[in-house]
Amino acid sequence: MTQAVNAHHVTVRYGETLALDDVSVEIGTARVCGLLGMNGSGKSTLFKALTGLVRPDHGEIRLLGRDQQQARQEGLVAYVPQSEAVDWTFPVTVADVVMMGRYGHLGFTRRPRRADRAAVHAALERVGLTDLAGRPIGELSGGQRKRAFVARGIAQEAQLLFLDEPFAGVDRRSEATISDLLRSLRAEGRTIVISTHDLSSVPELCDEAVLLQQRVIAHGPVEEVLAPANLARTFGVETAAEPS
Ligand SMILES: Nc1ncnc2c1ncn2[C@@H]1O[C@H](COP(=O)(O)OP(=O)(O)OP(=O)(O)O)[C@@H](O)[C@H]1O
Repeated sequence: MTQAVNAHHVTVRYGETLALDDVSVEIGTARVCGLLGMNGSGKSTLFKALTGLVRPDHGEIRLLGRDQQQARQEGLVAYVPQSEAVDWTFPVTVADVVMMGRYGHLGFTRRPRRADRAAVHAALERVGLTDLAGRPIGELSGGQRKRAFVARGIAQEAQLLFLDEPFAGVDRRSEATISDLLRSLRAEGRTIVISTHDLSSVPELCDEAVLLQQRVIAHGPVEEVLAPANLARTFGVETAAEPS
């Protein structure tokens, strides 16, 4: 069976800093996988390596049974960055952000066609942002911004979505809305990988989890990965309470 993520022996250094040390991860399709680890444990770096934004010093990556580059060119992979990594003063509307997901689909004129507008419309409806389509993205709440970026991935028709800290800075209601949305994407056969340092969101949403601390500490069913011994090793705590 095709795996959504097939990463082997991935090592990433930023100068003197070893961010990822020989990380190997395989994730099946139609799963929600939680990537867990403390601040600085390498979660964002792993996402960037998997999505081609950072070039590993070493390692092999295949996505959805394809060469990583090929999967990206086919528009099968979407990345929703951490909120801090986005310039929210950039003057674009919510609909503009979602239309960015269609760039790979636009014809040689680069002008959106009816099908592109329909895809944007459908994606906005799916995430419940139709009424805010014309608003500048910077005026949205944290949870709404996340949903706008997920809509971009939906409009792109991505089959593998990486969400960096999707629940950071969002209230419980938005968290529930985003979780429901991710479940419905999974039900369509898409694979979602979320990074988080907030363990409370993991048991309910995720089918599996990866515990990262430069290396993979544990990977498997959530309850096994969240076993006290693993948490103590990674977070230095004995319980599943929020670690940071
Ligand atoms: N562009 C960069 N240049 C130099 N060092 C970096 C860079 N990006 C990350 N690092 C370092 O690499 C390590 C891993 O960082 P990374 O952002 O991947 O961790 P993270 O688990 O996503 O953390 P957080 O939860 O705080 O976002 C950290 O020590 C960080 O300081």
